[in-house]
Amino acid sequence: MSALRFTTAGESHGPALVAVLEGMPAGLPLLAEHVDADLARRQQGYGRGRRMQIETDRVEFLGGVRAGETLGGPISMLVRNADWKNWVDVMDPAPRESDPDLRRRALTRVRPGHADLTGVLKYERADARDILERASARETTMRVAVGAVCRRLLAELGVRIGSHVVHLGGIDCEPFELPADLNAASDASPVRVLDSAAEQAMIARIDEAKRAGNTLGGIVEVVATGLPVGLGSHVSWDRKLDGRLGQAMLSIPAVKGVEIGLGFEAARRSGADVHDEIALAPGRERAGNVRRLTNRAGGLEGGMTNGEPLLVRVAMKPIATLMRPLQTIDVKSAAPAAAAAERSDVTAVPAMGVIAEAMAAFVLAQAVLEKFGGDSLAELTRNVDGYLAQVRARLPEDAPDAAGAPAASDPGA
Ligand SMILES: Cc1cc2nc3c(=O)[nH]c(=O)nc-3n(C[C@H](O)[C@H](O)[C@H](O)COP(=O)(O)O)c2cc1C
Ligand SMILES: C=C(O[C@@H]1CC(C(=O)O)=C[C@@H](OP(=O)(O)O)[C@H]1O)C(=O)O
Repeated sequence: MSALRFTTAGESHGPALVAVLEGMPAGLPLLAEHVDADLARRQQGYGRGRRMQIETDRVEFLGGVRAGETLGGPISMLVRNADWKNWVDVMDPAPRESDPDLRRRALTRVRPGHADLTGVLKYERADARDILERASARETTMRVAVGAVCRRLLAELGVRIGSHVVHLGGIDCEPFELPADLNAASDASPVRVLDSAAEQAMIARIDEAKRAGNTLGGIVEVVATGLPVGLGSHVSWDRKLDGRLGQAMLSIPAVKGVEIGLGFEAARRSGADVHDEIALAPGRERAGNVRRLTNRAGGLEGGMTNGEPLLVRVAMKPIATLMRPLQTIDVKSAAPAAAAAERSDVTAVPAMGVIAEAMAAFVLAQAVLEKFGGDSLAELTRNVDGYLAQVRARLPEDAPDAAGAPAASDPGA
């Protein structure tokens, strides 16, 4: 059993969503506003549909938190769906077979690219609403709530996680220096991009796609700094941190690819242009007083953090619901049909960054708790400090620096 685990429940148009996060130590300072800040960030982004204007996501703690601190038990969180008031009859848990509204809102013209068709076949449902209510990325609200709690734990250890959009709808962001406060910079942009020329082009592309009844995907990059060397392990397949990050990211709706560091580009280069050379670096305690002269590995070697920033890129496909619908079948009549075109997003790539941050925070918090344990935050911190002292003693702090070596932030360097 993992040291830290969570599950979520709730339908997109039901009364509320819930999450239970189990394994957080006691004594972690935690306020609703810590979670609400990330929930609000997830709701931002140019190109989202009307649903995001209806919702104002706010967490309610149902258990596990008292007087602003975690208690060490399961943390139970609830976020209400404001839109539920428009779906009370349709989503009623009691049977209402004769209700005309229920039939009117049935979805039978299954959408290519969504879970609709395979879901109705597999779960023996007549109405794809029974599938989409749970397949909907509304569920990522609770992942972000869970991620916000994990982020609080990681912050206590000096770990920070941010993200930004590097591609949207065919437009690339130019290479840049990452700012010290990545989220302060990316959250200030309507598409969470650091390059203002690309930002304008992306907004124009989203407007164009909307006019055409089309949708767009893109790529986000997650960056985690301050990680101690040695989270994860090389010894077994299911303890490798790159594998665990990959699973977590690919579980997000619409994610179709994950890259660590150079990712696919590494396969195209020779070894001399891929592997990061190593130098002594006095004072870099968390990395064991060493550094990589480049960071093409994206902070992971052998399934373990190496003390450099973690760089994970996530590719999101375009939204499945098109206002100019694709060809499909009606599962009720078995006739050819145009796919259902309900209210929908044109793109959700900016939100994807926030969701991917949350999944990274969960996996990293899990790795931290597996390595260091502790029933209280104080115990965890003592264990981390003891480990860092051990690592620091291996390569002395007063060793000479590798003079003139470049900084290790750009994965493409
Ligand atoms: C934040 C976010 C918002 C999304 N919004 C929509 C949407 O409005 N309409 C839609 O059809 N799909 C939307 N999707 C994508 C679907 O949830 C996803 O494509 C579907 O669940 C099928 O899963 P798959 O793409 O992983 O195969 C969204 C995904 C995310 C992450
Ligand atoms: C509700 C959210 O995203 C939804 C994800 C989604 C889908 O099919 O994945 C479809 C849309 O739902 P609706 O039909 O209610 O507009 C999005 O709005 C959210 O992100 O909170």
